Amino acid sequence: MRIDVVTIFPEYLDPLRAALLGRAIERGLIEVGVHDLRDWTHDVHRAVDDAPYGGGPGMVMKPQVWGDALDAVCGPDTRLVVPTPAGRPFTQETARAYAREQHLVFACGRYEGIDQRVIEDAARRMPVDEVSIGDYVLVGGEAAVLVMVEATVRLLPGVLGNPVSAEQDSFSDGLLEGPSYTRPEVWRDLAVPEVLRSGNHALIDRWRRDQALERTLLRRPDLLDRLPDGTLDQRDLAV
Ligand SMILES: COc1ccc(Cn2ccc3ccc(-c4cc(N)[nH]n4)cc32)cc1
Repeated sequence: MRIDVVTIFPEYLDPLRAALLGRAIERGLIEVGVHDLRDWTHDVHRAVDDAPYGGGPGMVMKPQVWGDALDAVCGPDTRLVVPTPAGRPFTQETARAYAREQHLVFACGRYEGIDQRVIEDAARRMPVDEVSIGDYVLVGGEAAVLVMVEATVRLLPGVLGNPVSAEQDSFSDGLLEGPSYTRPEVWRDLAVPEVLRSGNHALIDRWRRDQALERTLLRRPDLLDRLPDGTLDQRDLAV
C-alpha cells in the first residue's frame, strides 16, 4: 500500500515515521509520501487560501492549488480521503476497507476547509471520501490523518507483532474491549480477578465476554443496537 498526504504543515505528519508505522515503512510494508501544498502555489506569496464567497468567517482553501497538487499526487488506483467535521464517520469498518486499498491520498485542509469544487472535480476520476473522526472540531485535517493512518495500517499483514489482536480488538466483534491485567497479582491492595488466575480458559473466555458486554452496555449502548442478529446468545442476554 502507498499513502500520500498533502498538507501545509508537513512536519505535523512526522509521527508517521516513528514507532510501529516507522518500522512498517522501513520493512517496505507501506510507502509514505508527505507533500507541502505550497509547492503547487503560483504566486510570490504562496497563497493557499482566499475569502469565502457569500461572506462568513475565516478563509477557504483555493481550488487551483489543490487541483494541481492532487493531479500530481493521485494516480489511477487512488482513493482520495478528505477529513472534515462534516464527513461520514470513520469507523473500524472504514479502516478495514482502507486497508484493502492500493493507494490512499489524504488531503489535509486548514482554515474553514477546501473549496468544494476540488472534491467534485476529483470525484470525476476517483473514489472520494469526506470523513469525520468524531463529533468535535479540530483546527485542520492533519491530526485526523494520523488517526486514520494508524487505524488502517495496523490492520495490514505483518505490521502488528500479534496479528490476532487486530481481529479481536475492540469493535471487531462489535463490543468494547474488557479490562486487562498483568503482574503483580496484587498492586496497592487491588487484586487481579481470581478467574484470570484459574487456568480455566472456558471460564476465562466467558468472564471476558461478560465484562465486554457490561462495559458496552454501560459506555456504548448504541453499539448493542448495531450488532448483527445472533451475535448475542441467551447467556449474553442474561448479563
Ligand atoms: C465549518 O466548520 C469548520 C470547518 C473546518 C474547521 C477546521 N478544519 C479545517 C480542515 C479540517 C479538517 C478536518 C476537521 C475535523 C475533522 C473532525 N472530526 N473534526 N474536525 C477540521 C478541519 C473547523 C470548523
